[in-house]
Amino acid sequence: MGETKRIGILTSGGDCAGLNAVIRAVTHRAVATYNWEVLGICRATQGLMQNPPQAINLTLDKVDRILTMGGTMLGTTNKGDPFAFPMPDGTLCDRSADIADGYHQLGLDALIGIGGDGSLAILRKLAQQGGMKLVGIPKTIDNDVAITERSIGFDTAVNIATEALDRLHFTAASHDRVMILEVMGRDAGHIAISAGIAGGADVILIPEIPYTLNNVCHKIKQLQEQGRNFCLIVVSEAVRTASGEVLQSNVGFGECRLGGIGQYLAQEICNSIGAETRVTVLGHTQRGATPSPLDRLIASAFGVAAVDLIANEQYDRMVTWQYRQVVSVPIEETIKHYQAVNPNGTLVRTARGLGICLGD
Ligand SMILES: Nc1ncnc2c1ncn2[C@@H]1O[C@H](COP(=O)(O)OP(=O)(O)OP(=O)(O)O)[C@@H](O)[C@H]1O
Ligand SMILES: O=P(O)(O)OC[C@H]1O[C@](O)(CO)[C@@H](O)[C@@H]1O
Ligand SMILES: [Mg+2]
Repeated sequence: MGETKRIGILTSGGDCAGLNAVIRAVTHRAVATYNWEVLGICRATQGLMQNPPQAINLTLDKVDRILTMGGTMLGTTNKGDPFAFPMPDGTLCDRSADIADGYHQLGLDALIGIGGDGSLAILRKLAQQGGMKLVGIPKTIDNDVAITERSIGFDTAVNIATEALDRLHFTAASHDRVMILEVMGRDAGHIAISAGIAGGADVILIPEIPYTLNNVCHKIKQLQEQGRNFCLIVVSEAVRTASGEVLQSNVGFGECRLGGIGQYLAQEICNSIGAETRVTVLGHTQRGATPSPLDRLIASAFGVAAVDLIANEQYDRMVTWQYRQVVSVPIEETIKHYQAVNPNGTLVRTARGLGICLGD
C-alpha cells in the first residue's frame, strides 16, 4: 500500500440521482482499501472559495445509508463561473485563486470532481492554473459528456420521463387528446429520444433534428385516419420554434433557463388542426429521485475507479464507461467535444424504423 493521502471530493453542476452513491463509493474505496482521509467539499467550488474552506470529514459511517438517496449530501451549484464570479455588488470577479488557496489550505493531495461538461471544463482550468491534482467523474441527466457512454443520473431521468409517458398514454386515450411532454436535456436530445422510444411516443422532437409544424400535424392527422384517437409527443427543452427561437427566460449573469417549447407547440397544433392538446413539463422531477439500479452501479464503479486512478498517481483524467467497462481518458479530450444525439445513430434509426415522427 502506498503513502497515506488526503483527498477531496465535490459535486458540481445540476444535481442528479446517483451523486450520493458515488460519494459513498469514493469514501469506501479510499478509507477502507487505502486508509486515506476523505474531505467532502460543500457546494462545489464555492466551498473551496470560502476562508476557511467549507468541508466535512467523510467517514464510513457518514456514507453508510446514502446509497439510495437522491440529491447530493455535499450540496452543489450550477451557477457562478469562478473566473467571472458574480459579486453581491453586481460586478464579476475572478475568484479562481481563492479556490486553489482552499485546496492547498485543506492539505489535499488530490481532488475528485463530479460534474457535467461545464463543471469538468472549469475544474480542469482551475486545476491547471492552481496546481491541483484532479480526477473527473461524469454525471449529468443530459448525457452530453463526450467519450463516455454513460453519465451518472441519465438512466434515472430516462426512467422518470418514460414513466410519465406511460401515465400520459392512458389519460390521452381517455380524452382523445394530443399530449406533449417537455423534457430537460440542455442542447442535447438524449432524454427525449431514449424516453420517447421506451415510452411509445408518436412524435419525438430533439434539437439535433430540425422539424416543421406541418410534419408534426400531418403525423397527428395520419394517426387519426388510422383510428388512433390520441397522440404522444416528447419535446426536448432546447428545440426551437418555427422561427428558429430557443425559448428561455434570461435570469441575469448570462444564465438562461430553457423552457416553454411544449406550450408553444400545443398552441400551434391547436391553431393549425384544432386538436385538443395538453402539456406536461417534467422539470426537476427528472433530477430529484431515488437512483435507478443502473445509476447506482455506474456511480459505484466510477467511484472505485476514480480512487484507484489517484492511487496510481494518474491525474487530469476522467473515468468513462466504454464497451462494458470503466476506463479513463484525459479530461482534455472529453471537454473538447459536446456529445449531442447522432442524427444518423442507432436510436434515431430505431425511432424511424418504428414509424416515430422526428418532425423532419
Ligand atoms: N465553458 C465553461 N468554462 C468554464 N466554466 C463553465 C463553462 N461552462 C459552464 N461553466 C460553469 O460550470 C458550472 C456548471 O456548468 P453546467 O450548468 O454546464 O453544469 P454541468 O457541470 O455541465 O452539469 P449539468 O449540465 O448536469 O448541470 C457553472 O458554474 C458554470 O458557470
Ligand atoms: O436547476 P436549473 O438551474 O434550473 O438547471 C436546469 C438545467 O440543468 C439540467 O437539469 C442539467 O444540466 C438541464 O437539463 C436543465 O436545462
Ligand atoms: Mg452540462
